[in-house]
Amino acid sequence: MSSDAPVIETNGLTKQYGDVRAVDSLDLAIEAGDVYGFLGPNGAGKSTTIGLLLDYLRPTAGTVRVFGTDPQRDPVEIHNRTGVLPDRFGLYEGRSARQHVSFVTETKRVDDDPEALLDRVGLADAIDDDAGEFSKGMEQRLALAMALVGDPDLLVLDEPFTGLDPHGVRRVREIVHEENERGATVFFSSHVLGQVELVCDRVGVLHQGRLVADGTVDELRAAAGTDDDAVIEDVFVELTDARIDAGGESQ
Ligand SMILES: Nc1ncnc2c1ncn2[C@@H]1O[C@H](COP(=O)(O)OP(=O)(O)OP(=O)(O)O)[C@@H](O)[C@H]1O
Repeated sequence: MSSDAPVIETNGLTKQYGDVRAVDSLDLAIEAGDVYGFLGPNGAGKSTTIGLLLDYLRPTAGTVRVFGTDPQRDPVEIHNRTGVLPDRFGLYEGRSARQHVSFVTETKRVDDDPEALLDRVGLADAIDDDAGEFSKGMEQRLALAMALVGDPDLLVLDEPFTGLDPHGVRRVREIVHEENERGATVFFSSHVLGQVELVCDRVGVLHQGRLVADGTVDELRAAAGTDDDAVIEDVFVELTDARIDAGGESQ
């Protein structure tokens, strides 16, 4: 990939499930060093898009490039350079947090210290505890530690704030900043709109599979016709409500 090519690029990306067009003609360009927030109501197509970026799913039409590579042609190259926090993940009962992180360091063939990573996500006191008995928030922290293994060039985080207490939310925000300072590009989906405003350079709003806005939070305010001091929740509701009122679904 040339240095100025986008880290993530989609053109006309479409995924159809029967009658449902989960992702509809999506054009995205996420540049190196961006922290990009991918927002949308429930069922908008965010997780499907992430699945298409990582070759967990195959598109019905359109193209995807990650680091200039087609995920269908070389998923391993992409996975080696990407840390992923999926929307659904399973942990192994009877295995400790340390064992989970060690599994990823071994798979990625890196020598990161599991203790340091678990400390970073606030699990220092639970390093050798059975991950099968973790609370939702602890599971989320562990999955984030696993995503951070190997200092990935790209972090793809699907709803990273889910299940976290305020300390956890702040920790994730700090980690996103730190990773970005290190040089990582960050792409994350979220419903926690206040947090998005605090961490993102750019935001895309997806609605019924289509990108209805893409830009800085200020640009989105202008597109939505909301006041300069409108919080991002107002902007989001304005951008997605117009379409819901026009006959789309609302959840
Ligand atoms: N395997 C599947 N088979 C059929 N329909 C699916 C499948 N996966 C997703 N969909 C549909 O595609 C649409 C987009 O779903 P997706 O999970 O990508 O949305 P999302 O924006 O991530 O939602 P949420 O915020 O609720 O997680 C929804 O209408 C969903 O019902």
